[in-house]
Amino acid sequence: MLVTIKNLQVYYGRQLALEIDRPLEINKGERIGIIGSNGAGKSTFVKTMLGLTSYKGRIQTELKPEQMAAHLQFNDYVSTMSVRHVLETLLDTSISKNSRLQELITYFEFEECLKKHYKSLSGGQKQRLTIIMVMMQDAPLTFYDEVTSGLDFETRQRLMERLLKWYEGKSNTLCIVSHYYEELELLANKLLILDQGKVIDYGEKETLFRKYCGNSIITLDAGEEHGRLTEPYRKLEAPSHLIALACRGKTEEEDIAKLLIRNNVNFKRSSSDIEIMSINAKKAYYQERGNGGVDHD
Ligand SMILES: Nc1ncnc2c1ncn2[C@@H]1O[C@H](COP(=O)(O)OP(=O)(O)OP(=O)(O)O)[C@@H](O)[C@H]1O
Repeated sequence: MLVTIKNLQVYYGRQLALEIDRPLEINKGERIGIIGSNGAGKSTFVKTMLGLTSYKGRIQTELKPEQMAAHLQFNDYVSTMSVRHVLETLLDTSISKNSRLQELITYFEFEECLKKHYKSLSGGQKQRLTIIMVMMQDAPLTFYDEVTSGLDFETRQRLMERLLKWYEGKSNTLCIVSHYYEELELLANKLLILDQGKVIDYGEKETLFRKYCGNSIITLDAGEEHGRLTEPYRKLEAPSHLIALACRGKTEEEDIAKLLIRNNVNFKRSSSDIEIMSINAKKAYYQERGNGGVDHD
């Protein structure tokens, strides 16, 4: 066990920003996606783990603070120095003598950026600089908080694919905060779903999907006609522009697919849709506690 969290409460003044009321364990090598709407407590979780906030409760870990690395939101560096200088100063090394740093610079195609000043880097280049610095620490536990926010789709995908490839087969534990579900479908094997400072659920991605969605789901555009057509099938909670159907097994999935194809309706099939899964996890959580109101963000 790398980290065990028990009965954690984090307050900002009198506001309870995060509460983890059941034991939560993080194991070696896990890739944990942390999801939730704005203000859910994701960054608070990361900061608390790093010892940057005060809290009540227990965080048990054998790791020393220097064995945790973090890419936090809103990094900023001195803009009057070249990026080469920033890297060498902050990492206290020289690029020419550090083969690991050279490897990362090449891996992230960052050579051209070294002579530039920080402020003249593009959003994606700034993110790559921070990622290189975080990866240089090679920490057993590494946090990435919104590493691709503000980047266009293609840049995000490229960066995430690289990140994923870099860690392939490595034993570092990663906690990745992201609003982009498709990234976590690639990266995470576990999910921590937060909402308004509460843990909605925590567990293996596939287990959570089966728990809230079934074997697979089929999504199609919402609309009266599509609603009527799919009437016999079990509908999941979904964003208002979509109908999401839960498929209990292969036969049901094939039946629905055939029906939709026959009626010339476009649809998507998924067994890992984190967005639909988390909406339904939230619904179940609040229903259990007698509050059915769920916002779809
Ligand atoms: N330094 C702070 N002082 C006071 N309140 C704070 C502070 N930081 C966060 N909060 C509040 O705590 C709650 C959780 O915030 P947090 O930043 O952890 O959310 P988040 O899930 O990371 O949100 P986002 O997706 O918007 O980044 C919010 O209600 C926020 O307003």
